Amino acid sequence: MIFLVGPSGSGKDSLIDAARERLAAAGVEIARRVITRSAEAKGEAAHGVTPEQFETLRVQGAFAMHWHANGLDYGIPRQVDDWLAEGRAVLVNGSRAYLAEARQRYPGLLAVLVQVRPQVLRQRLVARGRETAEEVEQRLARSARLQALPDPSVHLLDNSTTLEAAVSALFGVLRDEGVLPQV
Ligand SMILES: Nc1ncnc2c1ncn2[C@@H]1O[C@H](COP(=O)(O)OP(=O)(O)O)[C@@H](O)[C@H]1O
Ligand SMILES: O=P(O)(O)OC[C@H]1O[C@H](OP(=O)(O)OP(=O)(O)O)[C@H](O)[C@@H]1O
Repeated sequence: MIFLVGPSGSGKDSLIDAARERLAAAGVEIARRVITRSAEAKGEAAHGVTPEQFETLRVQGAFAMHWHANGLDYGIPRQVDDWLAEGRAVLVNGSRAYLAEARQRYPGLLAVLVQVRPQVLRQRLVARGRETAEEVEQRLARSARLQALPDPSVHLLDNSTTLEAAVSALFGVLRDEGVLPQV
């Protein structure tokens, strides 16, 4: 279980997209999140549902993990447990606030924290144009709050420069941690 976390706007979705083909070629599965956000929301390879649909799925046991953040519900489909049972590596676009709980559920979890310099983060959230100015400020405030929780078991991955550099760094972590073979 590779749990990719980081502030909203740090580039988790972009990184996953940029690495998608190489991850697939390496046999790493990518979980498709279920989010109570409209399906047409920009830049989101996720399944958009209404809060009512989300609750129905949750009660049905459709999620291996789920959390609430930024006024939204996020669910990770139960399918990830089938992949793990088959011995496959699974990459999840996760949550910093949910990390401790995720680690309890998946003791071998590999946590990777995507970081960008604060001024870059603000620029990217504004440029992404998905949230209102107020929502951007709320996300920056949440990031500052969660930043105060250092965890030495988390691998830091800088995405302040190019996505290519961040993809290389991600594969470096996966090789160092034995998820992928050393080349
Ligand atoms: N290395 C990068 N260089 C330039 N822009 C980036 C980079 N990584 C992400 N972005 C842009 O920053 C914004 C936020 O990225 P996104 O992947 O949506 O972040 P997250 O999924 O962590 O919220 C997007 O508009 C994306 O295109
Ligand atoms: O506890 P946190 O680390 O703050 O994370 C809370 C949620 O916020 C992020 O999603 P967001 O709605 O921002 O989607 P995004 O990944 O597309 O930005 C992240 O992917 C988590 O699902």
